[in-house]
Amino acid sequence: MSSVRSSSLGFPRIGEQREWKKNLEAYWNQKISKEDYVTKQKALRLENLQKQKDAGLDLIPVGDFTHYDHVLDTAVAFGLVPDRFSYDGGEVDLDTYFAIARGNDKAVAAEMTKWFDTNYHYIVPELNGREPELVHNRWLTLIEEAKKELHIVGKPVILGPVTFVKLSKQYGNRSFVDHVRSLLPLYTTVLNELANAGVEWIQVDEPILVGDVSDEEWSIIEEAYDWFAKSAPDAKILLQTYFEGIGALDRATKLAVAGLGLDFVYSNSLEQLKGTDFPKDKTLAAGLIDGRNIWRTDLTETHSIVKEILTVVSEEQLIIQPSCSLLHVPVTLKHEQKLESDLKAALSFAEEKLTELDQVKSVVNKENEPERLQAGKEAIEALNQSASRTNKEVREALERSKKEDSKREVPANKRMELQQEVFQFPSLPTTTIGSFPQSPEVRKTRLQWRRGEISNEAYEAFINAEIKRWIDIQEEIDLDVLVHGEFERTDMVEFFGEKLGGFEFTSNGWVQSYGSRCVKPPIIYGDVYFQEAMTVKETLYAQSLTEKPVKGMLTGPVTIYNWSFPRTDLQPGDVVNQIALALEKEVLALESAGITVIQVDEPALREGLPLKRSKWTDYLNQSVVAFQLSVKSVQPETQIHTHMCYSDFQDIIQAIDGLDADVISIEMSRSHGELITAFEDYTYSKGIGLGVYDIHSPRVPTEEEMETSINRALQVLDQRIFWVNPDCGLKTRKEPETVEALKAMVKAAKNKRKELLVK
Ligand SMILES: Nc1nc2c(c(=O)[nH]1)N[C@@H](CNc1ccc(C(=O)N[C@@H](CCC(=O)N[C@@H](CCC(=O)N[C@@H](CCC(=O)O)C(=O)O)C(=O)O)C(=O)O)cc1)CN2
Ligand code: MET
Ligand SMILES: [Zn+2]
Repeated sequence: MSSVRSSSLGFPRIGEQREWKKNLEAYWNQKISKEDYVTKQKALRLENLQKQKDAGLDLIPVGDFTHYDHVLDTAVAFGLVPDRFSYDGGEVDLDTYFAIARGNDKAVAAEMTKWFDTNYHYIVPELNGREPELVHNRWLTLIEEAKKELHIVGKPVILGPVTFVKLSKQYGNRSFVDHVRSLLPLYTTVLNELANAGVEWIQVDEPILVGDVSDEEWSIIEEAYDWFAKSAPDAKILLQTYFEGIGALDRATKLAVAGLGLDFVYSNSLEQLKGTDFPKDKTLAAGLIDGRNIWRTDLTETHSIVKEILTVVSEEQLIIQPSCSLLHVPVTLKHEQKLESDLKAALSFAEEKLTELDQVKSVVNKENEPERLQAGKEAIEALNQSASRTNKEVREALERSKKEDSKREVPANKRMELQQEVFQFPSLPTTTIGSFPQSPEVRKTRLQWRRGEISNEAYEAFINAEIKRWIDIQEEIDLDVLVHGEFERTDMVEFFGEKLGGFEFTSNGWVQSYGSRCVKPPIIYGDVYFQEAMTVKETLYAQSLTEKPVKGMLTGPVTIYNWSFPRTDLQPGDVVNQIALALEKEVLALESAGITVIQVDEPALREGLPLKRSKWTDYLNQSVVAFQLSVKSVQPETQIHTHMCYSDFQDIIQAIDGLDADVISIEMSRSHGELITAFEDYTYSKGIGLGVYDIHSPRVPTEEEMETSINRALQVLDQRIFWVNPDCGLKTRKEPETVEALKAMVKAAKNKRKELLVK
């Protein structure tokens, strides 16, 4: 009897207790040897595979595990190492690999940016250097390892050539299409070697297909997969997409591949499929379990969807799977002891998602009764009925806000005059983005406090001492607008999640953000409301120590939403505005306590931009309104700052302007200055700081380098609006390098000020 099979697109790398991160950092800090490191990561890699096997998966993804990032893995497999890393062929060694990702004393790191609309960041390949060649078929190595060690015939997961080139930069003299063509023979070798090694399916990811695909892109996709069909006829390619639907599904079904993977959770793929003549000789891999949010699935509904899909394709044509790689959700619920039971019952992390998948599969294949699928539905219904889901006051305030104007009353240019009278800043004022190093001592003390090993008073005294030390350091460096340093915060979103009503937080729900860095996104499960002042105490303490303004520091509504796991029973816009209204109360609390500069960070605004352009306007309008709501009631003299990082901003400059913040700081150095061009044809007239140094690298930039950045910015921005600041917060840096870099930054600003006076 034929049956439906199950598959998955990727598994979290980090391990149940973030072993992956610990191994990496131990190696980087020279606490363990290279052999030791490699052995430990291998154990984790195999454990992850074993878990997926035990969960009953028919097709187990292999090759998604990495030492840092899967896009970088693809680049180095093809020997695409930027020239500045002095590499001359052969398999790229681990230390060169890490140098590309993190920079070293000789060379700056490669750019890092958002992976589609997620909080995962990849390393951007640079294509203007060497000719690509296949220097290591890493997929083959990993497939052989899985076979040898665990008797698993895995499904290799490969980033496809068109998406790979599209995510790269610095094309040099070659066009986009020619870069893809130069890679095709190399991919062919990879595919043939894998087919010869006996793998059945090969998953080739082309997620760019879910965006706005140009004619040129479609043609090269068609050309590439035609090429593979001819040059690697034994390779059974499953062309995988995720995060959205494919606009031109008809066209995609005609590609020369054996299978097509579609996301049924974040798109209307089901409707589209019903309107398509899906070929009888192709496999459909249907993404049915939400791979990027943590809610349990109503499997009765999934079952009905499968039944509908089976009216279009046959059972042997169908594979069921999560909607995307499980990289974006935490590993397991089993260590969550503190969650309220109604909530916990309605959650599902990576391991649980695979169990859910196996349950639907067994019912679809008639090995189990459909009653088996009731539990998830009941858990979600119980959560929906819990009192915490709705708060009448919040709902009323939300409705009122929809009828009011969200903008500040006094226009920006007028506010700028009023503010300059109050603050009397020098030209090119200097500031930082908010956080200072979260030293091991800070983290350790917080852990002790959380475990009840030290008292609230002792913890508070420790945080205050740290604030004071850093206010002194900032005074000494002579920055113009100071910050308290965010020492009391674990993470900028988790912190507010813990303090606002309507959020829950996990003990161990870590998700990789970039490299070894992880985040613990809070869960938005009820209506969001302000409970008590969240940041006033630390900010006021810092302000009491200095005559200079201390910036209040809040995370904005869009970022809190995008970096949390949101409830799905309300419209996103309503949830974001609930957060905005709660934050407004904090903004006003800071202002009435005498804080005159307040920064509301929106680093995630760009990343949440929908993958299809047709959805941009709604998203951007909604985001702008939410931001405005959170700050609209302050006095015109109160200076509102905002901050953004990690993305391409060219596309959204207008929306950024629309936020109507008095000052914005944007990351620029990590992206090697490309943002500048956006201001060549857009007149920006509010305060703006384009980051003058990359904060992700331990490397300390020189005064001259920063002066160069300032000069470059002043070619397109008026000196009267320009601020000097680093790319982003400094929490991941160590103290000595931070102090040194900031000293150099302030010197660079002062040199430039002098020069401007002379002119
Ligand atoms: N949510 C979010 N997304 C973001 C960013 C961000 O800041 N927040 N920034 C951008 C880049 N992403 C980043 C993501 C994470 C980190 C980061 O530093 N993460 C920390 C974890 C932060 C944290 O919550 N730390 C806890 C400590 C938890 C911990 O590890 N405790 C140790 C013990 C502590 C010790 O002894 O060292 C343990 O339990 O074993 C705390 O400070 O309290 C890390 O991975 O190291 C930085 C940037 C984009 N996306
Ligand atoms: N205020 C925050 C910080 O300095 C902004 C970070 S944006 C990822 O860490
Ligand atoms: Zn930032």
